[in-house]
Amino acid sequence: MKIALLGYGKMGKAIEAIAVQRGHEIVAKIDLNNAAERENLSPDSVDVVIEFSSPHSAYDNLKFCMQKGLKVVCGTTGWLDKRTEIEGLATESQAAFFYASNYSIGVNLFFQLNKILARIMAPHQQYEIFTSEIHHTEKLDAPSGTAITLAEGIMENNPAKTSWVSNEIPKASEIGIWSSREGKVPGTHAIKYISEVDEIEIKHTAYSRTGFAFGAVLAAEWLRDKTGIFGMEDLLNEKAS
Ligand SMILES: NC(=O)C1=CN([C@@H]2O[C@H](COP(=O)(O)OP(=O)(O)OC[C@H]3O[C@@H](n4cnc5c(N)ncnc54)[C@H](OP(=O)(O)O)[C@@H]3O)[C@@H](O)[C@H]2O)C=CC1
Ligand SMILES: O=C(O)C1=N[C@H](C(=O)O)C[C@H](O)C1
Repeated sequence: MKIALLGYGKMGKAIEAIAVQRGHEIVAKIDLNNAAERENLSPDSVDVVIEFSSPHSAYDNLKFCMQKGLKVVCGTTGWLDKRTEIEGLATESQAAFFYASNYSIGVNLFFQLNKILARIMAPHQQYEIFTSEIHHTEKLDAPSGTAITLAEGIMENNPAKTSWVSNEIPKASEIGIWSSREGKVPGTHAIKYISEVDEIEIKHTAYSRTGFAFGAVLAAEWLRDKTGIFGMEDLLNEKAS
């Protein structure tokens, strides 16, 4: 399969390594230095574009790709206020758009565990909920996209929680997300339920970027023959059935 990498930083390079191992051809590697090469991407020359750029560039890249009718796997975080618009463009132009805040299979299992735990804990209001995420110091956005997805999973399953706040003491109806930036940490997410007498904690620790990159290549392989809007649940549900 012909893959174009839109964004060729830490993730672009990790994705390249996995894609080549799996027999795919990288037909473009685009970063800020050669951003104009984006103009050459077309459905005739590229099967799937994998977009891991920056919170500031993703919307413009995705708009461009959707208008061209390309198939895109996107992992960039911090731009999702414009997600509905991008999904609308994908539908209009019969393109394909696959988004996940985290492509790691382990994190997607952790998302499911988080929802189950939230449902079990919802009647037990003596437990306060704390979420935390730790990432490397080059990360541009906070909270992480993954932490936001985790907070959304709690809100879907606990009616007492209706919004989240970042790095501030939460009100009773809010979930507090605490972000810290340390060294080269690839990504660590935890949820704690704390009462006066005990605590319950679930945690996912990525050891490297390989898990994210593997999931993104898997998503590209899965998307190749599809049009529409998809996420990891679609891919994992199909693989499990
Ligand atoms: N969903 C997931 O599983 C994961 C998501 N991420 C997210 O992916 C994004 C990228 O992460 P990471 O690779 O670590 O970041 P890096 O900063 O290492 O890489 C970003 C790359 O994007 C390039 N870039 C910036 N603007 C443009 C543009 N307009 N056109 C093309 N390329 C551009 C940069 O170019 P240059 O080098 O020239 O500046 C750089 O090559 C982040 O939002 C991060 O949160 C990260 C890991 C997993
Ligand atoms: O920027 C990163 O590195 C990561 N970003 C994603 C996020 O914001 O959740 C996924 C992963 O945790 C690594």
